[in-house]
Amino acid sequence: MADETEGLPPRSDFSAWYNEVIRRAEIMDVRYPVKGLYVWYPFGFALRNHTYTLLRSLLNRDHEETLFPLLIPETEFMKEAEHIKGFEDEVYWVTHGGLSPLDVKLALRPTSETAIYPMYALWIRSHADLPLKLYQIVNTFRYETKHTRPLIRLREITSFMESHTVHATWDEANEQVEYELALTQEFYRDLGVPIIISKRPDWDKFPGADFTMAIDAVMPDGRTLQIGTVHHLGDHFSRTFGITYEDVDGVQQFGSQTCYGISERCIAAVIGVHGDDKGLVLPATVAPTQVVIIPVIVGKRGDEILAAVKTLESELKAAGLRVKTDARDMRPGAKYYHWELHGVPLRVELGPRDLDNHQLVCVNRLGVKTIVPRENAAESVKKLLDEAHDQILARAENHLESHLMTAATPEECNEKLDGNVVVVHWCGCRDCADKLEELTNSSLLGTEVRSRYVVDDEGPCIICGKTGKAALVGRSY
Ligand SMILES: Nc1ncnc2c1ncn2[C@@H]1O[C@H](COS(=O)(=O)NC(=O)[C@@H](N)CS)[C@@H](O)[C@H]1O
Ligand SMILES: [Zn+2]
Repeated sequence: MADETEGLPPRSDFSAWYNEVIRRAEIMDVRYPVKGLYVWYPFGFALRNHTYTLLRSLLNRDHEETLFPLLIPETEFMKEAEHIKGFEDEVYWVTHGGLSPLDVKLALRPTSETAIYPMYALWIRSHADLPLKLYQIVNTFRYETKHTRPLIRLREITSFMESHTVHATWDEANEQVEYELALTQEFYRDLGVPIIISKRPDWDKFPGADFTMAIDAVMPDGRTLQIGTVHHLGDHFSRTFGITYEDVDGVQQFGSQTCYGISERCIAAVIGVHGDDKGLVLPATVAPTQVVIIPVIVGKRGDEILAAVKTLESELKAAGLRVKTDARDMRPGAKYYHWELHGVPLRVELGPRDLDNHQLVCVNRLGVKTIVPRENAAESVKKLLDEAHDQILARAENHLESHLMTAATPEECNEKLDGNVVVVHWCGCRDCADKLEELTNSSLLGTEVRSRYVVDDEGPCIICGKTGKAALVGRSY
């Protein structure tokens, strides 16, 4: 599908590198004739499915999966005032059915609160129905006016996981917020992506929420990517949609709610954070191919080698590994290039010498070479895949740690923001935030910062000098 000879742009030119890798590693095809809509290549779609299988396995511990309609009647959509304000210039409308105009126009869901909550109002009657914890993984539509980009900012979000929970009290909903944050920590640890959690400032919270906790990754160019959000909705939506339950004393109460979203940005983070000049570097947890076997055919022992490779492949597959053999008639180097571009975590070479020595030469995607005995190959390979995961996670943690700075003045902050995220102290008032954002062309991302590399302490506000708290400042996608 793509010409494999010419090299990729260096990852230091991240935007060019990213666009090339999305194409050359066959993730998404950006040539679809509608702006902000992209097509999954089969390889990219396999990566997406492994990633969402992982996410489902975590969610299914305490949620149930379901599926709501795509189209939302204007009457429901317009009910939650703040929510409308947040989405009125992003929502797509269906106005006709065939040639006849619809008497009630239908919104393409930008997110599904206004589709789900009228049904929750029908389903929830008593405290015995709570807590209700459902999620769906669907496509959603947002008429984004900022620069669209595959996996990062789409107009059709193809893989939008949205969880919507209802609880008896505000505190129980708050516990659910903490639960979803812990689940997200685990999800991104399994992807090897370090994250920073913080509370978005009030003016940046989800429309209609009490507060928003956001999960940010830091991309190689130092810009942040919001790769998840957990919102405490209080009882705003339950009052609007009449989600009430009879409590143990027989009194009608409004439910307290959370909603939680992760999109295909989680894949953009895996690609951006782990990739290198050769292309993708994929964690074995979600790599479509975890091991590629390369037969080294020299001299007259080709058939013997190929037979040995076949046996090895079926042994590794029987152990549950996702294995491919590349027996194409081409130079080994060209094969290595192809599989490195596709981020395969481990390559196993098998030539005549390895046959005679009953060994396998294993090289992981970061180039670490290990020779292992042929017997118990599956066990050795699994161990090497775990070690490879630890290596890419450590590499990503180092990158995050070295791109998190502090600054005491706007000038220092502005300087350090080039390629980094900066922690400052902020008094909490909007004017100081506006001033800082203006002086440094950045966004105040959040407070109550949770990251092992950030001290969430107090200090003089970077603008007015009053006592402030640690706040994250960055340039975002
Ligand atoms: N245009 C977009 N393209 C890709 N991902 C997006 C886009 N817009 C938002 N996202 C991702 O989707 C997540 C959830 O979106 S959200 O607006 O913050 N939250 C909601 O919609 C809530 N209803 C939770 S589901 C965001 O954290 C962000 O990571
Ligand atoms: Zn201030």
